[in-house]
Amino acid sequence: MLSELIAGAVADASARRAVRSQADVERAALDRAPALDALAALAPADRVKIIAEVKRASPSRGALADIPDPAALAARYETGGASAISVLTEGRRFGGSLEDLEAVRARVSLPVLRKDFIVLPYQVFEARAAGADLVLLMASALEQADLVELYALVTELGMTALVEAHDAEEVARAVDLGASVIGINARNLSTFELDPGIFPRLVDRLPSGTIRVAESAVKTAADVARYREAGADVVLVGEALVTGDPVATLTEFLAG
Ligand SMILES: O=P(O)(O)OC[C@@H](O)[C@@H](O)c1c[nH]c2ccccc12
Repeated sequence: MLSELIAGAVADASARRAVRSQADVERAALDRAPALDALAALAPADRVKIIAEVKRASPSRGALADIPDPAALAARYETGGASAISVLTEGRRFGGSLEDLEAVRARVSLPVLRKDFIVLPYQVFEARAAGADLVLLMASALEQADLVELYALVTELGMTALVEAHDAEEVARAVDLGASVIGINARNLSTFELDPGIFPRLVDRLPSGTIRVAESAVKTAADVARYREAGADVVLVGEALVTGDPVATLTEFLAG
């Protein structure tokens, strides 16, 4: 499944590149106001922080929510106390787009993450051109040499990479990279299996000073509290926020 998602993302990026050249996107990326300081926004604090995700659908769960106005949803997330907004821009299985990200960027003052299957420099430039401050880089989707190259590009453009891992080998590669923000995903994107035990098992491998993000499988405030107790600085939540009242849910999740 992961390889199918990557192939789709590459095909879609190639189609967009036929319309908007790499040079045009690079220029647009450099013309943007500087990216927001995501490291400051996500820095460890005496309370857990939340990255709230705009997520219409997923390959494992199908349609989750009708989100006619992603910017309005993101504004609710900001009101509810989110520290950053994640926007799924993958179109085929997650129902997102770069237009969603641009709309969110225009509305909120929080850092915005481009959540997609990023394997090409073109996609990184597009992210910046659309106003992203953070870019997801998945260790499972990238050979180490490509991960190193894309990480350098993200940093060079003034953005922050959220490097995602879901096993010990991927964590080791993220650490080798010197990544400042590392996410441990409870969902295996090859099998879609959810294992909330992955974060507690792997978190001790992250060097001190790393911003530790627990991703997926957060349904209740108790799930947030469990991740926090295990050492999460930040929790990334999608489904629970798009299927419930976002402000009430965030308030509850941040109370513990
Ligand atoms: O909806 P959830 O279970 O709260 O999960 C959010 C987020 O972690 C998930 O969307 C995600 C994590 N890593 C990804 C990589 C690609 C696409 C999606 C994801």
